[in-house]
Amino acid sequence: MQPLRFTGRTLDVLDQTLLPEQEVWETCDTYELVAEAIEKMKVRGAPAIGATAAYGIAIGAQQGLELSKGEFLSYLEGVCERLAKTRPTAVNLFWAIKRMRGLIQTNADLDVADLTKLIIAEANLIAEEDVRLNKQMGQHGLPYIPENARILTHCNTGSLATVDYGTALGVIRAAHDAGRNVTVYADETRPYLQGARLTAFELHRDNIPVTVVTDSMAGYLMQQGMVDLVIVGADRITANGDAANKIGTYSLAVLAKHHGIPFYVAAPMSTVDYELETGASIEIEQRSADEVVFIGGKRMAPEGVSALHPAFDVTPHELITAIITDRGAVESPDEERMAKLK
Ligand SMILES: CSC[C@@H](O)[C@@H](O)C(=O)COP(=O)(O)O
Repeated sequence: MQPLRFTGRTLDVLDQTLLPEQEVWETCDTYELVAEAIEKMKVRGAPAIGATAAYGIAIGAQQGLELSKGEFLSYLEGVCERLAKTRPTAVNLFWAIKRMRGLIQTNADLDVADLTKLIIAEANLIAEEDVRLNKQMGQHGLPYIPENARILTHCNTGSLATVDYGTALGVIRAAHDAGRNVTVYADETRPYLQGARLTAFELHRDNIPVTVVTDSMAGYLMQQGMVDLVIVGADRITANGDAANKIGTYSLAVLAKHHGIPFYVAAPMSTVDYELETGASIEIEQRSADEVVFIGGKRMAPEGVSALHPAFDVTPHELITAIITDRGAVESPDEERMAKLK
């Protein structure tokens, strides 16, 4: 199930805030609506956010077709700036915008209509590449998924978080497609419940055995010998192999280390940010406390009590058994080994 449909004029986004109860497609015919879809997490997941932003620039270009060349270029810069302000942690967003800006600068001598055609083609290319690279990542991940593996995962890293196929779920999907018997424990992933709502939805639909657990059950499952490996995605991996991912990932990595269980991170190279040396420099998105306090519209904590909502945490590279990318896997990642992937 793909989360995006580019029609040539609009970007239709499957509203993930409504899944699994309702499958509602929202039509974005302006770059503003695309930016809002990212901000409101109608579309989410690092690679999907990157592709959506690229399409946002393509739609923005189409909105500006009547402008003079000079006006068009400065207007496009404003479109890029708006999209860059939507969410701070997933580097794929900035990677996609940088790639689109590069294309615009290199072809700035073209007329507005021809430049717009190139922009649309580049957005389509980013989307196509994502699917291809995810499948490649799946193949690189296969050696780490043994037959009968019982796998714990966090958040949603599947088709819904990418253009298709997925990152960590892509590796699981590749193992399933290769005929391996795998079963998945999906952390519900409080507070946004990407695991319970989206991962369970995707895997169930694809007939990959899935069992939902609360985040707090992970230690128990590991202690009982019920988990063979953990695999998660990432929103940003720094030059030394530290990985930011959905809040709760770090706790899983610590638990996995304690129990001697391998802990894998699967992400495309567009998630690797070589400009940041360590995870300490990653900006962690702070979201509304209401998302913690309310569940399904019902208040769970007394009125007036404060709540925190950091949306991501950083897992230090020492806790990661291997980072699996579309270019191959890096075991025991550190700065030197990560640099070899460049
Ligand atoms: C392929 S997805 C990797 C990550 O983006 C994913 O694990 C995650 O943390 C998504 O967070 P979200 O806040 O739902 O966008």
